Amino acid sequence: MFENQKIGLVGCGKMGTILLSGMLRNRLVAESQIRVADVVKERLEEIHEAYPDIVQESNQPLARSVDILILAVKPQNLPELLNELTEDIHSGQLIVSVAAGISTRLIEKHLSGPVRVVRAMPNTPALVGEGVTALAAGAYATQKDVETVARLFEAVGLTVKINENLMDAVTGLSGSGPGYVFVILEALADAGVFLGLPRETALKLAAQTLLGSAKLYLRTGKHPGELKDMVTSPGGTTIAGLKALEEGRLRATLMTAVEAATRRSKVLAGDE
Ligand SMILES: NC(=O)C1=CN([C@@H]2O[C@H](COP(=O)(O)OP(=O)(O)OC[C@H]3O[C@@H](n4cnc5c(N)ncnc54)[C@H](OP(=O)(O)O)[C@@H]3O)[C@@H](O)[C@H]2O)C=CC1
Ligand SMILES: O=C(O)[C@@H]1CCC=N1
Repeated sequence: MFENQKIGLVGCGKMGTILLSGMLRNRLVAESQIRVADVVKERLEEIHEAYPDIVQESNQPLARSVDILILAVKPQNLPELLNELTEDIHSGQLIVSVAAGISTRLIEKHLSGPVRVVRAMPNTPALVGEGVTALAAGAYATQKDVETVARLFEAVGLTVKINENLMDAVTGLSGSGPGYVFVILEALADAGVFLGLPRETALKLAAQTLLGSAKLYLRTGKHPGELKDMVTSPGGTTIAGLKALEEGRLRATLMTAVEAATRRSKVLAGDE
């Protein structure tokens, strides 16, 4: 599908390199089709070591020469980058931004003429092909453009298409979500260690429990409440643990966390 297309990546940090390795691992594109740029020399050196045929360029020539341009710099750096690239980006290209909070409208405003922009919000499990990415089209992008970008992100996991006004909520839930899950994973393992389990065993038990529970939900499609009831024997162990979770307001805390991250995404956008 991407034969003969050149893909550019500006910003080769955590998310940029996750995407890069996913696209290459799945043979979606060849190294020779990719151009990368980053202000940090060490990041480019690491990429060169891993993928010697990827071409490295500075931002402007890269932006001029590619069909699909992926922008993976921090939201705070994106407006300045767009100003730098205003004259280089043209209407024949497809622009993909993974920046939290930054709307397609803001990106379009920095570019000259009608440019097709698709906004994406991936997450770090993409590194092992288990990410989930939400996609939304800007004013000039077509459904076909969204499909094209979906093919790219399917290399690293699931994709969902959403209306852009929900992108901050996605950012707060699944974009930031791995951060919450790793705290939960570590806390479960800490509990095991507190009760005498070796750390490695505790981590394995906790991680497989999270993975297995998520798979059980995804494969059966049963309501999480029903799956919870399946574990919970009357007068048994699970209900004792669940009561402690309710006393600790775990549900309310998680909802507040997602809400706080969503609010932060809106702040990055300058909406609040
Ligand atoms: N990490 C995550 O889990 C997720 C991140 N995102 C989004 O992905 C984007 C990147 O995040 P992440 O990978 O974590 O960030 P990183 O800081 O790891 O990567 C960004 C890279 O871009 C470089 N950079 C900054 N300005 C420029 C520029 N003008 N030209 C070229 N390169 C530049 C940075 O250099 P320097 O370090 O000097 O700034 C850095 O190497 C963000 O917008 C974030 O919101 C989305 C979903 C999940
Ligand atoms: O923390 C952040 O801002 C980025 C966006 C979503 C996940 N990480």
